[in-house]
Amino acid sequence: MADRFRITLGQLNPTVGDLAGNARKAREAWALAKEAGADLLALPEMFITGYQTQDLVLKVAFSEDAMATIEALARDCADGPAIGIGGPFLENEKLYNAFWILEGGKVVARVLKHDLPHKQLFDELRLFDQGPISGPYRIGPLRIGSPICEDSWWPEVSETLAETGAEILLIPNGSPYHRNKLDLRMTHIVSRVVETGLPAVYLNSVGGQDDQLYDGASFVLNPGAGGGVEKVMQLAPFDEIIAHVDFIRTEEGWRAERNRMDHQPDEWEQDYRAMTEGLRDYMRKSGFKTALLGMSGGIDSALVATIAADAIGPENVRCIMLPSEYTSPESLEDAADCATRLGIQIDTVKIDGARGAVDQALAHLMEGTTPDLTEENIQSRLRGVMLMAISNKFGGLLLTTGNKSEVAVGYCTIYGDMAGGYNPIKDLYKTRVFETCRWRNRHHRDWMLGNSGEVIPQRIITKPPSAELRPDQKDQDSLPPYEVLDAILDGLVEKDMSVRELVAMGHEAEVVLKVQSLLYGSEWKRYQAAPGPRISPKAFWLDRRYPLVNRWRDKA
Ligand SMILES: Nc1ncnc2c1ncn2[C@@H]1O[C@H](COP(=O)(O)OP(=O)(O)OC[C@H]2O[C@@H]([n+]3cccc(C(=O)O)c3)[C@H](O)[C@@H]2O)[C@@H](O)[C@H]1O
Ligand SMILES: Nc1ncnc2c1ncn2[C@@H]1O[C@H](COP(=O)(O)OP(=O)(O)OP(=O)(O)O)[C@@H](O)[C@H]1O
Ligand SMILES: NC(=O)CC[C@H](N)C(=O)O
Repeated sequence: MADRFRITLGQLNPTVGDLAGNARKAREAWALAKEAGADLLALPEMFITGYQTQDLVLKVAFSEDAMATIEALARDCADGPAIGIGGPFLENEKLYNAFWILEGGKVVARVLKHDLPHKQLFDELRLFDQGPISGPYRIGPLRIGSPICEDSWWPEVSETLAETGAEILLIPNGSPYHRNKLDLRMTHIVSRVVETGLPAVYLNSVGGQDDQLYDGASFVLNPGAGGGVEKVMQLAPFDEIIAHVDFIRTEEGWRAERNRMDHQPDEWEQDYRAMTEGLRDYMRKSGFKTALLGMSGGIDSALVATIAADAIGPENVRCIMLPSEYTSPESLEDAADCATRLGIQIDTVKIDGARGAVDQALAHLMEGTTPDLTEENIQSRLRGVMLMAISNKFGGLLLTTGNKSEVAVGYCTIYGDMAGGYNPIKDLYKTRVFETCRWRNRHHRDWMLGNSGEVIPQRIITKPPSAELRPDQKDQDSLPPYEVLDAILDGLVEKDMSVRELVAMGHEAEVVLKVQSLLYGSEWKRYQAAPGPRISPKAFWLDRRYPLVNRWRDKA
């Protein structure tokens, strides 16, 4: 019996709904696996459909199409390595999240997912039926157990697989990114290896899907001496990678040979990469080639322009400065300086004429009222009108620029600066915006298509943030200092703390209550906001689903 078994890992980027395209990727990976003499090509969870499909998978015609595509793949790849590929399985009106095993032109096994994730952004209990714990399947000399993603976060499935004869664990995943997620995955999979005494191959997909990012970072663990665990392979995050891992039969059982150990970046680089890939993939997968944004000379639009340059190349980004009478000369200079450093075209479109026309058109209705936020917001909305006109005419995707602190408290104008299709910094608190700009000025990587060096001028980073919608306006006139605001939001949003707990931590009750009121009072605005890449475990959208109408307020 053979003492060596090669698995080709396809850390690849599927597109939701592109069954033919995903199958093509699978075929190409299989051809490489065959060339490398592999016994098995492994592809991630739900690879044939892309992940997450949300309710699309409930459409019977779609699931049937996906199953037929897998069966065709089996027929086309008869003569060579077996394939393990994720996809839906619909039988007797039950729908499963399954891992299909194809060999010799046929489907030879299906593993059904048992633990269906339903917290945070997941809804699998709503979408799928729970499968019974499936046993191992045999490919050549090896019995393989495949817990599917969430199955491997709990002991039961892996323990059962070990008890029923599995010799290794091969875990297909659709595990979405959040900051430092790899550490969390590692703790779970290390536990499974210790409990079962089996080596584990953790294979994750890459790429962006709506607001989610799949960061790959696949790895292989061997059980080590004395109940320990040894990492023998680590793939880079976010890159599409085909890699081969060899298992050899030893006296202790099958063990993976030492393999590549790709560098894992720190959390600032992880987040920056996630925001960049999120924008890049959203554009690519929805058919946009160019993007545009309003460039104010402020830090938020400077960072968004930088991310856009890195994602699609500066030549594909267009910045528009839309000055009003309140726009300072420094803002004009800073916007132009930043665009020049980034190598992005910047145009100017004045909004004062249009603003005068709107004022005049409304004059007979507004007579007797005093100017207030209404007039301020008209400026913001006119910018939205101009930017959307440029988007309509030239086909670019309009980017919005609200950071998580602003998005959390509704500090943005509906149909104004919120006009646009995608917001790369939606999940990045303002205090992190500053640090991210400093990080990007110091670092450049191969995957960044923008210029290296200090692309964001220091003055943009150090000046006090202002919306410049009235004379001498500063964000801090309306909001607590960002350090205080972000600390309170961290408690209320990220940690679900009570007002009392935040006050006990030393925050002023009045300030916490104000932030809470802004947070709950702006749910409706977030409902209408552009999507953006999820980089935290509590991103606005699927991780935190609050009612739009909500009279409850926590008391101090
Ligand atoms: N519950 C609800 N459900 C549905 N709609 C609701 C609503 N409550 C209010 N509304 C609607 O929303 C309107 C109020 O919201 P909105 O029009 O956005 O106006 P509002 O939130 O009052 O003002 C915009 C705020 O964003 C700030 N800001 C910061 C940074 C940049 C910019 C910028 O624009 O560049 C703006 C600006 O200084 C101001 O504090 C109401 O008049 C009403 O039409
Ligand atoms: N004069 C302007 N020209 C072009 N776009 C503008 C202008 N003023 C505002 N905007 C758009 O509206 C967005 C919201 O303004 P906001 O003041 O919140 O952000 P910022 O100016 O980028 O950063 P900061 O908050 O640090 O000043 C800007 O990011 C920009 O896209
Ligand atoms: N697709 C899944 O089952 C993912 C759930 C898993 N807990 C994760 O976030 O990685």
